[in-house]
Amino acid sequence: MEIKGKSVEELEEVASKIRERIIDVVSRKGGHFSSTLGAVELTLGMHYVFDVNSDPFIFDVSHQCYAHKLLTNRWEEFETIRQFGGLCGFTKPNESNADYFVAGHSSTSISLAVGAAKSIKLKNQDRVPVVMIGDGSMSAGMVYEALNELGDLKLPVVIILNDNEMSIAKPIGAISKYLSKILAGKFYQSFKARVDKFIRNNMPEGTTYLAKRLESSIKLITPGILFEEMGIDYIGPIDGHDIEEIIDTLNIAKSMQKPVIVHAKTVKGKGYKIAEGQHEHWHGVGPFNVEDGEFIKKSTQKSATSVYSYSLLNLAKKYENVVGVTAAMPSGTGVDKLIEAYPNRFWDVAIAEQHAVTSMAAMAKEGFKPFITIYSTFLQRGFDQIIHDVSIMNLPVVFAMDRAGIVGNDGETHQGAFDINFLRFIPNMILFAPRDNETLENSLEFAYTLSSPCAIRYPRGSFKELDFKATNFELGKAELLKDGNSNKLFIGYGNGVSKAIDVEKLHEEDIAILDLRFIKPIDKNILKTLSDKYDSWYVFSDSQKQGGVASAIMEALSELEITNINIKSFEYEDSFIEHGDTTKVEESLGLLAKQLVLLVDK
Ligand SMILES: Cc1ncc(C[n+]2csc(CCOP(=O)(O)OP(=O)(O)O)c2C)c(N)n1
Ligand SMILES: CC(=O)[C@@H](O)[C@H](O)COP(=O)(O)O
Ligand SMILES: [Mg+2]
Repeated sequence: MEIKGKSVEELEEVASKIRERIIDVVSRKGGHFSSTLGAVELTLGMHYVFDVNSDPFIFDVSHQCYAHKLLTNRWEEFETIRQFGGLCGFTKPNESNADYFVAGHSSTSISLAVGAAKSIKLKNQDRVPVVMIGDGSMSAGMVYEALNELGDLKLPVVIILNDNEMSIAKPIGAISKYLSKILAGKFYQSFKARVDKFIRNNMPEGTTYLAKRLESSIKLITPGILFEEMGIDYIGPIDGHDIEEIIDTLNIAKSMQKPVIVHAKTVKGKGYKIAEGQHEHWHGVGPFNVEDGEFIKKSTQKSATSVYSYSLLNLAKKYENVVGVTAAMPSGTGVDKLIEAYPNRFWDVAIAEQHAVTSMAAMAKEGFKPFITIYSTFLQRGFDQIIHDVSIMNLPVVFAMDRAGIVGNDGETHQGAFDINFLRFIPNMILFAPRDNETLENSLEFAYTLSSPCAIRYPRGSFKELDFKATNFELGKAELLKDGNSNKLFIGYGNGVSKAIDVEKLHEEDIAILDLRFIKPIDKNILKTLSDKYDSWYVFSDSQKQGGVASAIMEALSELEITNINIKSFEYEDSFIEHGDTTKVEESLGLLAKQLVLLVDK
């Protein structure tokens, strides 16, 4: 849709049509909602002032990019947003050239802009990277790595700081407080008050002249001093819903040919009254009634997250040394309940996974039992810290990884596919997994007893109810759930156990089923025993094949010098997994029970 040259009134008309489209489609199909509604005018401003066919448009996380997609020839296709085979809910270059880069994990945008700006300079091109980043995403360290270099190189980049004073939940930390002070116009007052107090308390009488001089120079203190001191010009705060002000400001920023932050105040959920403001549950939504904002599909099953949250509450009640963190996902991980109950022992550290891991390592050294509750995909952000700050010192930190396996509509950037693979090779790490809600509860009790780092994993949504009674965990011990009278053995890990059970029910033979329970240390004794009876093994796990569960089993067999076993893995193949409803995605990968059973020898 061409918007350059349109009047402010016409642009406001476009803004309301965009909001109508977003509200209509997301209310029927679900998706990210309040972020993208709040970014409509800023997005229009980007497209009005910059050239999407030439200037890199870089959205941080990019969950707020729906207006951008609607403005770049995807109006009709928007009906398919986040659906299998449809538009991605984040920016994706192979979907449209208007999408500069893949995103989904936060706080990468300014580094991308620095790389783009360096390239533009080397190619001597007349292009300016323009970034949209939220206030929540400003809490991640990677942003300051980028600002540090950008402020030094002074490359032309325009950064729109979309400040709605919300992350998913209420924003956490000093950066957010600083930005909010600016928005509220309190920064200058509080700064001046502190200077006045200093003068009164420290300057001898009769220095009012000096005080006046100082006060007049204080006026030079812009609210954006944090950025100015880093070599980044600051403009703002502006009204992030006033199209005319946005366009004027972005034109100025673009003309400065240097790094500039435009600080825009917006309302998260703008344009849909019920969602406007600080409402965590309007961040990512399922289908809802537009009239009253009532959510339609409320699943009745107990989610693994709620079982985890409740179990951790019990553990924290029982043991005073249990502490923990979430990295800006309080309700998504269920840690909000722990923060509420024990505000001195549980924290939301903001989008700061690296800091989450290392700060909890120190608490483990101090004798506490930290539970880092984190989506599998976001733990990737703290990988080195797991090795360097937790495992080398063999500290008893628990990594509770939610959203393990296929997560569904978030797609490639969010699949919990790799945690087993990137944790398995770390010395001292213990990897084990519950197979249902009851064993999830047991897994926390067991994790508490361990004096080494450990990681458990559980799926988005719910485990399946299983007919097998939950048993307690014993270090390095697998559990044979049922014997069989064929030569086959199904080995399940975590959520893969229920898949193994489903496939066994569909197969005409009576097949043995093993819940592996531990990947590290793996139960070599039972593998040796079972190798005498079964020589055709099938592995079920919601995780990547390369270096995953079947690899671990094969390594164990080779150490045992057992060579007569044929192993087939039903783990994920070596490619990124697209977005869509989980069942549809699994079907596309041939991972439904009715598909897998056809791959089991008769
Ligand atoms: C590394 C990482 N951690 C956590 C998340 C989950 N997450 C997605 S959006 C978001 C909040 C972003 O807040 P903000 O940048 O202010 O954007 P807003 O939704 O307010 O527009 C978080 C924590 C993520 N995408 N990436
Ligand atoms: C954009 C982002 O990273 C989060 O909003 C994420 O989509 C939440 O995932 P869940 O819906 O699984 O909590
Ligand atoms: Mg925000």
